[in-house]
Amino acid sequence: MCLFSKRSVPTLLQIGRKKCYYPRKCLSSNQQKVRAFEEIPGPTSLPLIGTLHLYAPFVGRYHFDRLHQNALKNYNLYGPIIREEIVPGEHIVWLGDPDDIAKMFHTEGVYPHRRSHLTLEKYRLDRPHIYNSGGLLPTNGPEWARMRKTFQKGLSSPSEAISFIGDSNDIITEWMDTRLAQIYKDDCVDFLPELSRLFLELVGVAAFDIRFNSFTDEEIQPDSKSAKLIDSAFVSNSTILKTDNGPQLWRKFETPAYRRFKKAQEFMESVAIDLVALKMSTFREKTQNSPTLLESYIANESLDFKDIIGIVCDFLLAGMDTTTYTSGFLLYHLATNPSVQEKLFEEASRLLPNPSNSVTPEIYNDAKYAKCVVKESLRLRPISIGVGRVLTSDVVFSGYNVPAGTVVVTLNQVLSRLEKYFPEPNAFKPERWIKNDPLYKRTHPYLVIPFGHGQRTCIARRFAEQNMIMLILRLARKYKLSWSGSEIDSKSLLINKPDGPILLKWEER
Ligand code: HEM
Repeated sequence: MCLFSKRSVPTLLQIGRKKCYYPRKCLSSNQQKVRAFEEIPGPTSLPLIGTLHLYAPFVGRYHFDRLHQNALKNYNLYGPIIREEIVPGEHIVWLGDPDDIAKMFHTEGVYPHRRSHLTLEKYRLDRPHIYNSGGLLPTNGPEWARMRKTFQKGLSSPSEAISFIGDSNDIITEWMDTRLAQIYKDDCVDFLPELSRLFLELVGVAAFDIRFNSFTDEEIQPDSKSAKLIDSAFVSNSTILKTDNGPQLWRKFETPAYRRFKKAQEFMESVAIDLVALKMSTFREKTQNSPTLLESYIANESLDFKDIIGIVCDFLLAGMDTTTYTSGFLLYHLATNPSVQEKLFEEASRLLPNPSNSVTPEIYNDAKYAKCVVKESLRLRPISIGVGRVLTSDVVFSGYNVPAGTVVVTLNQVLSRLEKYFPEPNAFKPERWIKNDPLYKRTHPYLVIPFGHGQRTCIARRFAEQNMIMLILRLARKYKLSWSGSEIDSKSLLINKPDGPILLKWEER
């Protein structure tokens, strides 16, 4: 059975009791003398410019848009813990030992602190007439906990995610019958924009209870509302990494990157305001149907209009590109691994006797191989280099003291491709997640955590997984895929994007 459906990471309680996933190793490291923070190895930082010179175009050994390649170089050069000072005075500690990663989550406390989406926070705090806070993504502390507790109701658990299955089915069917049917014969079409339309609809119906109709001829046009929304999410996500790192001049004046970000956010926000206001004006609390997610937010007296605008924009920002890019990688892996595709087809044919059948909750629960296919794709192509936290207390990692307030980032994208953890690490083998399969090997639970972990884990993990699993079941049932592009790697924006077009050949079965 696949580990995917289970809670594959020990609970904080278990970790707390054992203190460490490999207790013997921790015992010996506890007995060693703790070394100073300054002794952590890493690239040399120069006065005034930190390690920025190492990122210089053409001559630098690192590239801001290839974080996984930089991280692998550092891991090989310096070992499993690395200290880097990209901007003088601002340290990042990279964690490449899974026991240290477990410890990072174990010590994160009741308010896990993440330092990200800084421009989003500024943008929203500058507009108190529209937002109550920076929103879920950048906010920390008790205000984050208040929002998280409220907004995850109706979305986060597997049983709550199942409530979206009917809408998701309808949208996937419509996408296959319209967009896919129109373009599948042309193997020169990049599939990524088509996936963006699909995931705009899937996220949109969950966040706003409406369809953007982005598969229609009208909405395909570049100046349509849906095209502009997709673009706004892309522009925002791709400026955030640059503005989060570096000297943050945007705090003093509007840099070109901040201006692009602001314009994109203004558009997203205007759509959100219109749609939520419309929903509120027609909302009747007592209906016979069970409330949708948005209705439950509107009915919740602890939330106001401004809270809701913040969260629906967060969903668009965090939900569309993540699932689009992950599905792009997923289709790439399927198209380049015909034997995996055949096994998936066998499962899909058993579960969906007719290609036009819908995926029901029972079928979804039974789609064991499809779940392992998604998990394996996320091992090879996680959405980010790892998970970041700001330490809320001093912690000893790999024998070094790391003080409270330091930004630490895990190196899961590197670790999940190391031979010492995964035999044939670059091969796409969903069987490695199937218990009783000869390829199955028990792995450290903190090596593959594409949705993060702990209380701050992705709020929509189950919903996202469900949509991707449904999509590949439906596609594999109807089509045989092959790859007509060149090899792809990932490019680090805020999240990892395929660095080339998703070019597929589709053959109807
Ligand atoms: C393949 C799809 C996705 C992946 C791999 C993914 C991954 C992640 C990761 C790694 C985090 C940070 C977790 C942590 O810090 O421990 C996160 C947070 C978040 N994700 Fe996702 N995500 C995906 C899809 C979605 C979707 C579809 C939505 C919304 C509809 C969403 C909304 C969010 C939000 C709002 C947060 C911030 C949660 C918080 O700080 O409390 N994500 N996601």
